[in-house]
Amino acid sequence: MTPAPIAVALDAPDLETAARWASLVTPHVSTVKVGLELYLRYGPDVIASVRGASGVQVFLDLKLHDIPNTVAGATKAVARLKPAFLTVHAGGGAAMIRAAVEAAPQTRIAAVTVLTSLSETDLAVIGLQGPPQDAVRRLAALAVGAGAQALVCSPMEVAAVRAEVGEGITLITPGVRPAGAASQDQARVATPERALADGADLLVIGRPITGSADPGASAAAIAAALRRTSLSRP
Ligand SMILES: O=c1ccn([C@@H]2O[C@H](COP(=O)(O)O)[C@@H](O)[C@H]2O)c(=O)[nH]1
Repeated sequence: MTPAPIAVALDAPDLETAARWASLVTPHVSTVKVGLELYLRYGPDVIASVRGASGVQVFLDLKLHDIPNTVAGATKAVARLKPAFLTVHAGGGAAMIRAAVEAAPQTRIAAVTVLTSLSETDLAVIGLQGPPQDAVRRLAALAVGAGAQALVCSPMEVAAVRAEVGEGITLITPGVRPAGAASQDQARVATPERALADGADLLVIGRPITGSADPGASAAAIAAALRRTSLSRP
């Protein structure tokens, strides 16, 4: 069976736990995601540990955000690990995004538009008035114009982003919660089924899977639900 378009966020306290989660979920999902917690604690070796024998696709979520020269250097440094995706913050501007794209021709640079943990009220406090969708669309267009091949947005905006950037750009959505699951620190959330139906290509799901008693079974259940949804679509 084809693995579901899910990136499981391996936000684990230690490498053994992350590698165990990765081996439990990889029969069911296409991707595992390494973020700041794991990478800053263990460094580049973490990639081989979670990739394991399965060779699953790795998404390196470092959210780089600095001047273009520094981001280019950092991108080159991690490109040798061959992640399928590397994140940068779209708010770093066009020159910074372009620097990352040019530094890693084999890696898809994914620009994070507006963090899914931020609500409309949070955005107003940092000077971004109006619906989050407005800022997300603006940053999405800027990032694609600068060469980003993928975008990170909330599932609540994914349809609007797709309309803005068209086909051919990979849309990645964190802030995904199965029906009834707690949103925790995520502010802009939707279900996996909704995210996929609205045009997401890859769903990032962490704690609803890794915080469950059986991460393998939870990943399999979400993957099966997504399969049913796509089969029922005309
Ligand atoms: O806007 C963003 C960008 C990245 N993330 C990351 O995704 C996962 C989500 O984990 P959950 O446990 O499913 O909430 C996490 O690693 C974040 O760093 C995001 O949530 N929002």
